Amino acid sequence: MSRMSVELGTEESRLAALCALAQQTRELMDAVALTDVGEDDLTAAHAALTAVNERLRSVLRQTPQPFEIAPDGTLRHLGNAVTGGANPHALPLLIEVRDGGVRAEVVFRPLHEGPPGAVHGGISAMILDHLLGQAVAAAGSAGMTGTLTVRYRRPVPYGTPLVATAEYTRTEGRKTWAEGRISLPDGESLVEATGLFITPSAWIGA
Ligand SMILES: CCCCC/C=C\C/C=C\C/C=C\C/C=C\CCCC(=O)SCCNC(=O)CCNC(=O)[C@H](O)C(C)(C)COP(=O)(O)OP(=O)(O)OC[C@H]1O[C@@H](n2cnc3c(N)ncnc32)[C@H](O)[C@@H]1OP(=O)(O)O
Repeated sequence: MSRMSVELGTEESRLAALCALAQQTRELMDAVALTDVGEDDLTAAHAALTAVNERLRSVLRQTPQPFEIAPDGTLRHLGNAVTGGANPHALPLLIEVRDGGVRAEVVFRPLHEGPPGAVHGGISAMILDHLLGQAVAAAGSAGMTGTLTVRYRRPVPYGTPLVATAEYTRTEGRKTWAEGRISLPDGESLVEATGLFITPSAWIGA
């Protein structure tokens, strides 16, 4: 084994530990959102978390984990707010690229509540924004969101397996459009979105 692959393995194992910590943090956030323990337990948990917080903050990066090529050759972004395994805010969404589009299974959690008993509309929009962006990237026209139009057809439940899909629709110069939706497993559409993505002039030196 080369020296480089040993170092890579070491960094990969640290990143795996970071992702495990992020997952534990998600479960902690779920527990905070739902806990009904008494004040003594809340105070004790606060003290324990203060100690953990201080330990983690003793060495801080300036930005989340970056876009990078993983050892298996795929592009990954562990710091991303939707897909990043190292970002506690991320679900994280596991996106499958397939002919003509992208697909992800998603289970929202009580933590994502907006209206009572349903998912916050901004959370649904964020998921669709990302999925549409991934669809245009998969079609070879990666860009930043210019506009996102969302139609909320039915309240989105949490705690239920749902399916999110998106497809590239068309390109004109640096502008690319995509559409997507979040649906029940039987195909009933709950939220639909269309979006315009623009490849920044800075990315292509235009
Ligand atoms: C975030 C992705 C990073 C990707 C990194 C690299 C590789 C990618 C690989 C994989 C990526 C995978 C997944 C991506 C996943 C998720 C996507 C989430 C995306 C976001 O969450 S992203 C955050 C929200 N997003 C912004 O933060 C944008 C802020 N903004 C700007 O950064 C600039 O504003 C920009 C770049 C949009 C344009 O700037 P620019 O200088 O390149 O172009 P310019 O202004 O000349 O406009 C050219 C023509 O677009 C028209 N135009 C411009 N803006 C418009 C708008 N908003 N609506 C309608 N039309 C618009 C003009 O009217 C003109 O039209 P015309 O040619 O017809 O006159």
